[in-house]
Amino acid sequence: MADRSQSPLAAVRSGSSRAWSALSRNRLRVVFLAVILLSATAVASAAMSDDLSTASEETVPEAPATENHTVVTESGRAGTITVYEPDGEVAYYNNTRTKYFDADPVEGDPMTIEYTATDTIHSEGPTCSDPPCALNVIERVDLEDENPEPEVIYKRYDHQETAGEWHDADRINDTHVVVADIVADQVFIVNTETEVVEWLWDAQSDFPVEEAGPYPHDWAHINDVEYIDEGQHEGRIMASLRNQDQVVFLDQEEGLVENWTLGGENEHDVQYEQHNPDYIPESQGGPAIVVADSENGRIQEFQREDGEWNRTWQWEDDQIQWPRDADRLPNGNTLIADSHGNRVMEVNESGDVVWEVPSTLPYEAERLETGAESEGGQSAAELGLESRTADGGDGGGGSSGLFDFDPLGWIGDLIENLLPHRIHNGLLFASPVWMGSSEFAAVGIAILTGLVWIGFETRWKLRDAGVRFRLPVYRRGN
Ligand SMILES: O=[N+]([O-])c1ccc(OS(=O)(=O)O)cc1
Repeated sequence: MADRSQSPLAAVRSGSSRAWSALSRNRLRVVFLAVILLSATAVASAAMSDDLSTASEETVPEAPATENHTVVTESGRAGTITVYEPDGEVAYYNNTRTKYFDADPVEGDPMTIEYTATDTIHSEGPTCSDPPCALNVIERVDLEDENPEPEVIYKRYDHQETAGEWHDADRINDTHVVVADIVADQVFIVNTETEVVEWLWDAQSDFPVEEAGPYPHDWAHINDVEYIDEGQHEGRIMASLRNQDQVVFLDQEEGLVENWTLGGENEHDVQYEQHNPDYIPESQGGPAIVVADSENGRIQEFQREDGEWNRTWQWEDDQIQWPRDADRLPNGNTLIADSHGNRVMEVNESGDVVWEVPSTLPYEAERLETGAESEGGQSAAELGLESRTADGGDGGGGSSGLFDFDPLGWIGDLIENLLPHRIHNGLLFASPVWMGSSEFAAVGIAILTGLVWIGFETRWKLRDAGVRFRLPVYRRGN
């Protein structure tokens, strides 16, 4: 029916404005759809072009040749332990356990390794179902056996799975090991033959539960222990409290050794949620500590001078992201597990990468014939190591030239620089290995575009139904 109240001119005007509005709506819809499709294409092509996988022995990448055997463990996306021959071929691979953590050669028998690993238990064991719990093990494998089979040296069920692992154990002698117990926030020495725990330090003795991580779920996160067998700290234990940002020295008689602690709660310019500190004794140019400063994305070393810890070396490049292990080798090089940089690499005394193997989420790397961790290495001060700092937070996604400008990489780098390190690393930890800053930017753009689109469609629907919104503040006469 014709609208008799409208003049013919007004009718033509309103008809053409409706047609114009429909056209501009459709144009906007095409733009929204194109942005979402472009973002999806960028993500899909990253997923298809990255074939890095350690999920099976067949897919583990080979390494370049080097002088000795190398062990790489992973926990997270895949739980794996891989041993490389000096020629770079895979000598041993296992992914039976859910997660693998610190691995060390056995003293005097470098082709036998011991490591900590965790199984996520859903239906077996003491009432493990929902939420699941964990079985923590210390295992040993003789790599020279024809069919190397892990042997469980010591094990314990724990009632929680998240932050329920043992990330490190260090052998003291043939019968005793010291264990970093994340679940209980304790360090204990156990006789693995009698299974009697003979010494125990509880972090609550020296640190308030009101600070650091959430108590009781993941308070101190003690992720590393080292028994010191020579020098002024002989018989003491060095332990890493990740969530307190501190490395402490423990005396078996006296407890926490005052004034030797490296770092402080939230003193993130010293170190930020560190992993795998190694003690270098006086006989090798110490006392020094080489440590993966994980959330700051660098490896660093501190030297004990005049009663304090002074930074004497640091190493970082544009790719390094959440490193979790660094060992000083007898040749002066440093072996690094760069967890979100997806690589294990060795840097020489000038700071150049001289050996590198890809890995989806390495936790720890060991050169078997060079002693446990940094046992055979000299301090940075003794070696006169050159520090290396990154040029900028490129993160691999940006570009330098005008013509190869990569907008997604640029936005990704911007997001990476704006996000707190912990959030960014948490996102990387939870996502597939091919997700980097550019892919996060693409997903973010697609989600944002989708939300704006939904907003527009809702507005159009309401407007068509005659519903109008007005700002709560407006000019009179409007
Ligand atoms: O695999 N996990 O369950 C796991 C890995 C790493 C981790 O954090 S880390 O800082 O101790 O490496 C916590 C849990």
